[in-house]
Amino acid sequence: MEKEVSKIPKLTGKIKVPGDKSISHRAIMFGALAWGKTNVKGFLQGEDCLSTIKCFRKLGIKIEQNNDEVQIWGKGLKGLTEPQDILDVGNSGTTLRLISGILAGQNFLSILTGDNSIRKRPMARVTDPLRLMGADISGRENGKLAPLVIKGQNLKAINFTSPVASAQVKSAILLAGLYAEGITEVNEPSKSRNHTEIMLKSFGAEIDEVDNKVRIKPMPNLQAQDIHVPGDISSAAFFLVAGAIHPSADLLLEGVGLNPTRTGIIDVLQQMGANLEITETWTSAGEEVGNIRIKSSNLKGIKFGGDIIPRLIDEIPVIAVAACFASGITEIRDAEELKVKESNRLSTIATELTKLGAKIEELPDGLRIEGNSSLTGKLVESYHDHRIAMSLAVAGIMAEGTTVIKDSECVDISFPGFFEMLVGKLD
Ligand SMILES: O=C(O)C1=C[C@@H](OP(=O)(O)O)[C@@H](O)[C@H](O)C1
Ligand SMILES: C=C(OP(=O)(O)O)C(=O)O
Repeated sequence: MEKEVSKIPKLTGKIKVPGDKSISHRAIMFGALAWGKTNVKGFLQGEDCLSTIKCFRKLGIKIEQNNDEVQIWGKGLKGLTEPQDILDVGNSGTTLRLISGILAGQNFLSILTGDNSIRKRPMARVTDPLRLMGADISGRENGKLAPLVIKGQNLKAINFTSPVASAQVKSAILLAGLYAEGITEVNEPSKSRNHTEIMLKSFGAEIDEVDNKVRIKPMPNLQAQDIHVPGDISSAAFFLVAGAIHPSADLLLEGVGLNPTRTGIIDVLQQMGANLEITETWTSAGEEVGNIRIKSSNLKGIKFGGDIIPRLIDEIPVIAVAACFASGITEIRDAEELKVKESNRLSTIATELTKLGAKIEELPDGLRIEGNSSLTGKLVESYHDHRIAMSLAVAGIMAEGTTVIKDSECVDISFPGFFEMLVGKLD
């Protein structure tokens, strides 16, 4: 489906973005592994999280979903049953990598696959450490690519230093660690999002985090919990950037997750000079949450890289859009992980923004963007990548003429209702 976006006079009002994708996946998974009924509110009804529900239903778990409320009747750590069919994770890397850690410790066989994009994404980063724990996993190119076949085994703990800062890798190993003999330890080069650690602790797991190191003990059982999922800061990011670059904007984003491992976008926008304020904060199930006000801003280009990258990994395409409207140069480094997301996001965002008239150069590990651009609407590709489609829509409300985004339905992966919300703010 093609979506047309054009300039808007004003961007004002209150916004409540849908639930956090990372937390919604984990609520389903950990609820399935706990004893008793887990109630989830604010669940993200995006296709990725619906894929997680489908997989756990195939693993024998009763799950009822009504809009953003979900009930999961968990059957304990050993309560999953052998699926009668292939588990399809759709477009979701988080589902595939985290579920692999869980399935490695079961006493049955599972086969996992996903869409065209998922079957190109690197899986050795989880299959290698899981094999070190004793997992029996095969897959295309010797387990580097899905489909994967996992034959559950008795696992042993490992002390693993991950070459990449990835919450999916860390979480897969920690989940396998729940089933392993001994204490499992994961070290990573920079700290990635810690939703697994926070939520597993609330389910009763013995897990401790010190800087970039996490340790987990095997457990006999986890206890069901009530979980209120905060708004997804990665979805809020599109409105934060839109508000900052639009000349007549004043938006209040309510109930957004502000876990410090996710707030790199706020740090970067503030460094760029954004008129951004956190107006209220509170805590829900160990996660920081708050309201954010963003107003029209005069942004300036900045350079960033290193430890901040995992804290804003999914926001880089829309930060590139912000950089087009800043004064001066923005340089983003150490972001090679973007090459192995739903699309190669360094090249897809650079290619499509260039079509609109942006001055953007792809670097081996990032992007260099010259600001003060004037963009003109064109036909652009989303590459079926939700974050590329939404970033181009934000560029589209600032461009002269009409921007037409191809395969725009992919926004449903993480943000159903995105265009309606954006259009609802257009008056
Ligand atoms: O654990 C998670 O929920 C996620 C971790 C990140 O991926 P990596 O672990 O591959 O960096 C992120 O890009 C993805 O959107 C969600
Ligand atoms: C990379 C993403 O998700 P996943 O890895 O779960 O497909 C994303 O949502 O931007």
